[in-house]
Amino acid sequence: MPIIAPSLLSSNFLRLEEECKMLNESEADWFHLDVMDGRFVPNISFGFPIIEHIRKATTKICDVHLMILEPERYAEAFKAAGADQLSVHIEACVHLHRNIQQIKSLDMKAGVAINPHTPVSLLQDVLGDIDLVCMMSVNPGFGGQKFIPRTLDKITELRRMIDDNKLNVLIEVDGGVTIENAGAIIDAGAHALVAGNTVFKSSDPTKTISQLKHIR
Ligand SMILES: O=C(CO)[C@H](O)[C@H](O)COP(=O)(O)O
Ligand SMILES: [Fe+2]
Repeated sequence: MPIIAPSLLSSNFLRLEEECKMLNESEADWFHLDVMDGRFVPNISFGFPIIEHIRKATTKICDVHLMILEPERYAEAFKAAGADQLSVHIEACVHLHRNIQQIKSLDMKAGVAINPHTPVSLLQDVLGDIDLVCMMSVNPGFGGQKFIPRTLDKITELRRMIDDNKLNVLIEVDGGVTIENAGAIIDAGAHALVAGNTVFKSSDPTKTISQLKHIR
């Protein structure tokens, strides 16, 4: 069964406490929290105060996806806000290896996110150091976009790299995940599914989470 990580980006921020309660009582595994800086991506989402509140409202894993430049300036603050795992974009890091070591030294799981145009081969020299790859299946910045089909081949290629080297790295697929394409994404080799619009815009989010959880 896949790990299910609903993205709070598509939740109702006026009803955040109820949204967290719904996720707590659902089969969701992780809370996926999308942080955008208006520089790395053309959108601004939310930051520390929201994450602190969400942290207090759940004991589930807080999976923070940073779409920001210079993430090293804020890693400590995200740890303090309650992040359990922190993913930084390979395209935003000049010293990626150093960023990964920093995240691990703060006792968080370290993730690397890659954009749709970034080849998975660029992960080769850090794959042994990380816990998670956040594979973007849309261009980062907005929820509710269409899944880019080429991602399926990238997932399979990355899964082969991980398995061939007997590594313990999870592949999380982020963007445009639906009930219709989730099975193919898992079959391609993904371990975790992020779902924003599919969960929060559905008439029964709890049921939708269960459907994703039991897709394979
Ligand atoms: O990182 C993201 C956007 O940059 C979000 O996690 C992603 O878009 C999830 O939303 P949806 O499932 O609606 O595509
Ligand atoms: Fe995300």
